[in-house]
Amino acid sequence: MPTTPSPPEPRSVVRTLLRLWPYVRPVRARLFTAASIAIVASCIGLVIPLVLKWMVDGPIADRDPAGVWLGALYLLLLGLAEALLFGLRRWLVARPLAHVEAEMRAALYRHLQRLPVAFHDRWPSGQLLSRATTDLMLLRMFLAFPLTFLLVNGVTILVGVIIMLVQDWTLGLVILVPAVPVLITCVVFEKRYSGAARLAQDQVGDLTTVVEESVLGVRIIKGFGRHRSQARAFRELSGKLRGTELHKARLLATILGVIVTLPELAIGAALVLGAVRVADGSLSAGTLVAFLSTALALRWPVDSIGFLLAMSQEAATATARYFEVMDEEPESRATTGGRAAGAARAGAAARAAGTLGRHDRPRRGGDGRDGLVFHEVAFRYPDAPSGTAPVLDRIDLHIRPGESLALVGATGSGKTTLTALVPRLHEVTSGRITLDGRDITEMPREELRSRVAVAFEEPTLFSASVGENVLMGGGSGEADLERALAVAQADFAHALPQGVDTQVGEQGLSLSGGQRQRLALARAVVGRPDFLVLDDPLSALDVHTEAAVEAALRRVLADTTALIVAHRPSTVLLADRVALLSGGRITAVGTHHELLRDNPEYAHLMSGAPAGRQEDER
Ligand SMILES: Nc1ncnc2c1ncn2[C@@H]1O[C@H](COP(=O)(O)OP(=O)(O)OP(=O)(O)O)[C@@H](O)[C@H]1O
Repeated sequence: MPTTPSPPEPRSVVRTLLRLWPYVRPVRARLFTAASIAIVASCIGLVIPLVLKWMVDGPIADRDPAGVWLGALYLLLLGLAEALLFGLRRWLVARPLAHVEAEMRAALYRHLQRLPVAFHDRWPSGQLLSRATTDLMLLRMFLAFPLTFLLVNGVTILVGVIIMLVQDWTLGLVILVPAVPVLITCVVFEKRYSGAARLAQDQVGDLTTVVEESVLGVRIIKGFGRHRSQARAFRELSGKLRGTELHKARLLATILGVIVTLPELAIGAALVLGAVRVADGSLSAGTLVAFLSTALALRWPVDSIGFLLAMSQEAATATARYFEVMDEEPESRATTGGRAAGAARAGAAARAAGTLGRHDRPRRGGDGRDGLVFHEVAFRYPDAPSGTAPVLDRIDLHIRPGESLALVGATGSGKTTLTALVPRLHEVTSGRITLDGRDITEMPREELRSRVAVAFEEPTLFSASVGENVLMGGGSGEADLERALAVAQADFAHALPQGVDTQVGEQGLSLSGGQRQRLALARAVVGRPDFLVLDDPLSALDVHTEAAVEAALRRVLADTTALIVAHRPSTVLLADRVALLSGGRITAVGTHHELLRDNPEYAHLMSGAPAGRQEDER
């Protein structure tokens, strides 16, 4: 099972968050405008204490009711302006930030499609899902709130402190005393919280993997009565996550405690000192009111620093996790063959449209087309422990144009691995594979995959209609679809409630295993590929259906170069020749009857075939 890859060396929060700039750049004007509006709104809040001072020392001291009403009107207008500006800020950022989140998600999805199969073998799906959902949501929240408010609150605190110092510098210094311990607490908090935030987000990924596996494997879990042990495993993981979240909450509570308590004590001290000075006449009552109102207006900007820092830390972790995937190297792009790709696409499209007959196809045989050839191919999985033997070693195999070759070997001998090398789902470790004389690594993948169609033993269907699933393999319309369904003996599709428009449900699980296999086979043949790679595609069929599929396939295979992994003699008989894979090497090639006669290992595999399959069919 893939395990969570360990995180790389941590970078500073700011350096990590700066990586978001390419995505934020298109909406920077709105974000800056919104931040400026928020700063103005916040500073308007700081004007209110000055109006209060004017009212206390002026109209209230002079017992002037008209002046008091005027002051109240000013306060009302200032409050309204503050509220309207904050509302405007929110309206300005909502749409662009949803756009940033959508763009980042789309980029991640595109990148995931381009990453090699080896990457997906390595990464648990839950880790990828949590990056595409929870992490991106955290980033949107960071851009909408902490990013702006760390700036806005910073400016507000600065302006507020200046106003207080101007009102009365001794009281201002009293208020400033807690600044040093608060700053030290913030630095310590940031360090500790970053580790906890990373752990929590990774644990969310692990939990997502467990949920996904349990949902997809619900039949096995129920079938084996494993729901209790699965629930226990889930509880353990969610218990760990709960522990990490509580640790985060404790850290947050500590910083909030310091950030709230120390400034409150300073305000209390300033109140006492100010009251004494008003009593002895060295300070006006209005100044004290203004001073304390400003200090109280700064409470929220100061108090919020704790959770704004926490949210920024979580956003930095989310950014790091996002770019861990985005920094992975996608499948290498071939640099040659662009023109050939165009020609191949045009050819495939024309064939699909039925405008090219078989004789119009590029010629095989004497003109350089020599089918599918493995030249000294060796392969080892990138994550295999060092020192282990390669799965495939010095494979030399020639499948002639129009020929079909069955690949037979014991379980685990590397048949699936070998078939995966042809469409470059894995890259050969050494040696090369050629299609009609051209090295597959020199072909653009698009061309390669338009010429080679695959069907695996485990048929994967998508949440789409039957027709859409089949036409994913190429082809251009109803005629192709009908022909492919006929070849794969998948006429059952017409009997479904909405015929070929019937939705097959998640992973096609609303269909039987044999039905899914037949649709996967139809998908492989619908584009009339030049090369077919079939990994035991008939294993789930009953003998009668298998015979009918084989008869239809034989007609298709008459023109197509095919490599077919086979376990049963009936499937082997589809092929012109058979190759035996043993110990990572091709140890024999010949017709079924020749190998049956001359090769004891092959004879043993074929005679034990029905028994061998039982294990799979159970
Ligand atoms: N992603 C992977 N990473 C590492 N090793 C792998 C991976 N996939 C398969 N293997 C190993 O490669 C070997 C060949 O596996 P492969 O699936 O190709 O065998 P097979 O002949 O197709 O088996 P079967 O007949 O059971 O389908 C096995 O030892 C398997 O454990």
